[in-house]
Amino acid sequence: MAAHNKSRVVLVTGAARGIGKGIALRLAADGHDVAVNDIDANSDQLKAVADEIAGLGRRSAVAVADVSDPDAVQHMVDTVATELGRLDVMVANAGIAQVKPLLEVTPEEFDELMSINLRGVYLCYNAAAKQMIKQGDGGKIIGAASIVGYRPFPLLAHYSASKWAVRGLTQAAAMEWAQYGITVNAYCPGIVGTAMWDHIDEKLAEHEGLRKGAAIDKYSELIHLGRVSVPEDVASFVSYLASSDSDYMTGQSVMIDGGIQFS
Ligand SMILES: NC(=O)C1=CN([C@@H]2O[C@H](COP(=O)(O)OP(=O)(O)OC[C@H]3O[C@@H](n4cnc5c(N)ncnc54)[C@H](O)[C@@H]3O)[C@@H](O)[C@H]2O)C=CC1
Ligand SMILES: CC(=O)C(C)=O
Repeated sequence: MAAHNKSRVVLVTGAARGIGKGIALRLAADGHDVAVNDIDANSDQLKAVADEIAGLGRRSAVAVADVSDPDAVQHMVDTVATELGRLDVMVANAGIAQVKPLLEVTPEEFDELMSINLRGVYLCYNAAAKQMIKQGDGGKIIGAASIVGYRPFPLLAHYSASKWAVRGLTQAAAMEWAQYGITVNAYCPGIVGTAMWDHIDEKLAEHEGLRKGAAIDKYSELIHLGRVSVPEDVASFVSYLASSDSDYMTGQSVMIDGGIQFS
């Protein structure tokens, strides 16, 4: 590791699989100690990720918590600070998708999605910032937005709105916490081949009368670089956001989408 990229203590939420797992393993390979979070239902997969981190020679901790629960989020951050000594980088990655025409989205579904994708990010940002302010030497807070936080996809209205809100929260937090040496940025993936896109593909196919796999094929035609993304594409960018190389960047939500959306 280059001298200016010191080893940090990182926490990644939603890290049992997909993009979160990719980020956790990349940051461990970068030389950081990485705590991982997910919900109870995925705790076996989560422990396997922690074992992989240990296999890379880094310390890890497992913090099972629902990011929409304020007490659980506070306990998660306290656990990481106790087990790994501090918290330098928070990656608020956990999220869910629901695919429906806006006219059919119920208030309960709207609240459920926002409780994880927006409230969960707000809770993780705040708990991490308080811990970093207590430590007194800054930190890096990183959130999961999406290209649909710039331009919604059809049938992903409230999901898109949640990611749009993450961009706003990221800008506001960056303004308020710069005085503490904390930078706040977000990544905006495009179409990443994870369980989330398997679900989106299945639901889009139902709504649009397509065969399984046809929706992801259709949306993939938008990708100028010509292939669906993998978690490692996103993790490479998060590696930069977690490193000292990004010290002069804050409040940004950056597209890492193979060239779908051009701002
Ligand atoms: N897959 C894609 O194409 C894109 C994904 N994103 C965002 O990237 C992030 C990761 O997405 P994927 O890895 O694709 O999804 P995924 O569904 O494969 O993984 C998400 C993980 O978050 C966990 N999670 C869900 N609710 C949680 C909660 N309340 N508390 C703690 N953990 C929870 C899940 O158990 C799962 O392990 C999400 O925020 C998603 O919205 C953004 C743009 C594109
Ligand atoms: C899941 C998601 O955010 C996209 C853009 O597909």
